Amino acid sequence: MAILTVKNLTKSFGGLTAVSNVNMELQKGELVGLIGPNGAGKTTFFNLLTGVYEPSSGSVELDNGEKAKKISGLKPNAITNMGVARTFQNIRLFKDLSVMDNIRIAIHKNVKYGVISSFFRLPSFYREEKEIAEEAEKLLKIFGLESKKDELSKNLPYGEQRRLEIARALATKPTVLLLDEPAAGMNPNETLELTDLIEWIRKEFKLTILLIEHDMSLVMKICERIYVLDYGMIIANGKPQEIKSNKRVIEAYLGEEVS
Ligand SMILES: Nc1ncnc2c1ncn2[C@@H]1O[C@H](COP(=O)(O)OP(=O)(O)OP(=O)(O)O)[C@@H](O)[C@H]1O
Repeated sequence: MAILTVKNLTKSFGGLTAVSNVNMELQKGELVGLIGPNGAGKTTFFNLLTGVYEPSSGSVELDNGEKAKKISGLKPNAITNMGVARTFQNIRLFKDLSVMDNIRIAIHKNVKYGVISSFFRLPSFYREEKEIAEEAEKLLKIFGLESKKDELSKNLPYGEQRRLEIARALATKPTVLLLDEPAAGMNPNETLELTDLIEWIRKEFKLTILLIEHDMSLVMKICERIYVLDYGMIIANGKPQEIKSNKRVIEAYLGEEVS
């Protein structure tokens, strides 16, 4: 079953068409890569999926099992609430908040307090707060950040900030997770650990994952399918082995190694 269906998606900025007539289907539970040379339109595509930009034309539909709903054109918050979460190429944490509070805020978005119970601090309010704290700690543990929970997020080393951003995205309870260059700036060891972690959370949280990544070792190791974007257009879609030897893909990278 396709959980995300993209039809003829296009985004133009003045005379430049950054995303051009893109079609894509993500099946429930798939882990799919989106690759392409610099400036190919990958991040713009994510911005269209998450409501940062409105498409010039085309549509995005999300089907969580009940009925497909159009999400293109909705505000980012609405799309997150429907189950699509993301991370950013340039990390966007709440830098002056603690690690724990970064997660807590994301969980809060999913909790509907009664106004009365929170205003009067009724027992149900404290019960919910306790549950949120427990859930946040569980996530921090998975991401190896439990000992850092009281630190300001801006003080974490780079690799840990990247992990925290993924944990925060998971705290919104997504069905579809979009990762924009999760391994950017990581050393080979951190990248290897992250690769395993992504595969693990996919199964554990029953996610469908689409990831943009320049690190081909990560992409080739965990992606079941790969889409290749070049000048805003999908030029190939297939299994890692097919993509590696695809002539158009090799040409698009102009000698950049796809290994
Ligand atoms: N807000 C904008 N206004 C004008 N042009 C934009 C805007 N956002 C992106 N572009 C242009 O659209 C094209 C695609 O950019 P995009 O950032 O989506 O590529 P990318 O594949 O993510 O690149 P990279 O791998 O370097 O991150 C580029 O030519 C870029 O300059």
